Amino acid sequence: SSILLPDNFVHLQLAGPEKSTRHPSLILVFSPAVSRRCTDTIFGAAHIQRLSERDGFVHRTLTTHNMDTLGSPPWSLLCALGALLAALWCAGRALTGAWLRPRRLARALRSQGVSGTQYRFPSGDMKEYVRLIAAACSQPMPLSLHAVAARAVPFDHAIIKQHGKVALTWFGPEPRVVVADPRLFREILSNKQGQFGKQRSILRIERLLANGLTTHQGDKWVAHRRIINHAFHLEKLKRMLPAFAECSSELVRRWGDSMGQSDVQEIDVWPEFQNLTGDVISRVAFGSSFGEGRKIFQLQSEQAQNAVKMANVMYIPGYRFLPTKLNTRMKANAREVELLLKGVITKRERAMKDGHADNDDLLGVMMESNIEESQEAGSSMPTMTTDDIVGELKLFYFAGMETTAVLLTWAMVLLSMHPEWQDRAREEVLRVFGKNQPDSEGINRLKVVTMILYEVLRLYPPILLLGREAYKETELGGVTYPAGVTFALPIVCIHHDPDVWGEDVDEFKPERFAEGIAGASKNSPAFFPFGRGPRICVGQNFALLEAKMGLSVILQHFMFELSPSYTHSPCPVSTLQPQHGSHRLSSRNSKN
Ligand code: HEM
Repeated sequence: SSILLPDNFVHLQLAGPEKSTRHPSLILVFSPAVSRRCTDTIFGAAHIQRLSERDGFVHRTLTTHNMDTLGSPPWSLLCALGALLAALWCAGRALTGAWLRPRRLARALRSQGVSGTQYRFPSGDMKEYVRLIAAACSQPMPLSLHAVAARAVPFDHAIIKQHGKVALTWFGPEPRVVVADPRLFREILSNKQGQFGKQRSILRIERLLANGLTTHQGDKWVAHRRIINHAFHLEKLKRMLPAFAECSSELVRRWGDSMGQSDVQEIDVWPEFQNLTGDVISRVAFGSSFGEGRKIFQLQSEQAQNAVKMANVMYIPGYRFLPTKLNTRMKANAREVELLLKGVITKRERAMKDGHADNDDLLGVMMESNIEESQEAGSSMPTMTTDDIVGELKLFYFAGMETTAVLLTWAMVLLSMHPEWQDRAREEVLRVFGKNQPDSEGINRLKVVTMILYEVLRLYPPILLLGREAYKETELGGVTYPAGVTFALPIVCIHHDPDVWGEDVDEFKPERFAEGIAGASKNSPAFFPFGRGPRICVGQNFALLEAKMGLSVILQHFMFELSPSYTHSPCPVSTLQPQHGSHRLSSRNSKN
């Protein structure tokens, strides 16, 4: 057979099998002029078997294992057709995803009585969401005002006001239902039928930072959660108390040194508390390997800042694989953290084998529980691999550092705004401990300090909002939601709801917790700073112990008040933070 080729290609003949080979051969015939310019690259040098010149024509005999290399017209045509079909398919999917599906979902939810915003192609409510956050944080709040929900989650706050406690909104073409009804909130988080999982899109970002408990699902999560629950059990945490005390004492020593001979000193407590909680987690996690822990902490802090930058460009497909400066730095950091952590773990494993490991730190307790757990399951292999332990340790930094630092920061701000409560807390601390180092027995007896911390967590919850996704079609509050709908659970709105807490909801009144958490609200329980259900914060005892220890030691040594330069401007970053981070508090040596 022969096929006409375009332009200078005269013609091409397909011949039967050559005698000398088992493969069908192809004889190509070119015009003399073309043949010399026709380089082997056109067909691939590997295919050329023989060149001969006959009758002024060059005969190239090729064995063609792969006819595709020829790129003959029918193939090009098929490819073009294929590309066209693929493009049409993509366009169809895009149209369905960004236009038809949102409209169908909106109709289905509205017909069941869920009201909310109209879907706007293609970004939904994103623009309004960003605009409202920028507007909310553009002005500081009056001092002593604690109505922070409208600043912290301005979009969700406005939507709830307008559409009620279950409202439909749109993140791009994705339906996002805001739920601020405490009963439904509890139902979603308790996840009895396993239908509500973590939001898949968020999990992808979280995994960039640390692949641990928060990102695990299913059996892996169950196994890890059991081991980590052991590590964070109150009895185990008692063994770590000296490390908490050591870090807090170091902090007040530093503050005292910076005051020198003067009575009053302005101290920027927000970065101070970030350092404190970083030190605590390094020391409590690694015990004697504290030095390596500190280096890891510094690298992880940098990773967190980079991740925020990364989140801004995540939507560009494939961006995170490009060799940009940011990506390269993040990868190098991740490698270094991993190496450091593996080094610490290997050292500990060796010490455990030799029987002289000091296992009073988080790493030690976790490794012990890991072995116990696998023995109970009758397996010779540990449940968590070294990589798993690396992931969990990385996560402890992200999950535990900033959250506890903001809790301590707002606690000092509120105790400065309400000096009568500062006095009551100091009286209690001095009554229980005098000037001695706080111990676990005494910390358990701190009633006023506990009430204060709960009230701070209610008014200024470090985590403002939780996200969940319906993994399958599900019924909630009489509405059927299709799989894929996401739910935004604004903790801060429930904590500032007058229907739940009474008309004095935005006032600082630690006494509402005098009878514990259950008696504090009308619709009980409605206090969710640590979440709820199976995913409730595994580190809540750790955080409260750390905050009680830190606050007690500070109250033992200092009195504090707000600096005249302080502006009250709580703002949502990854947690609820003081926007003008360098806000200062005047500290004065306690007279006691
Ligand atoms: C005041 C301090 C803290 C607050 C307000 C806080 C808040 C929370 C919240 C709301 C959740 C639930 C997330 C969800 O359901 O999607 C959570 C989970 C978690 N927290 Fe905390 N946290 C604090 C301190 C800590 C500390 C100190 C650690 C560890 C050192 C920690 C480790 C974790 C972990 C590992 C999870 C995931 C639990 C799971 O998915 O099973 N947190 N935290």
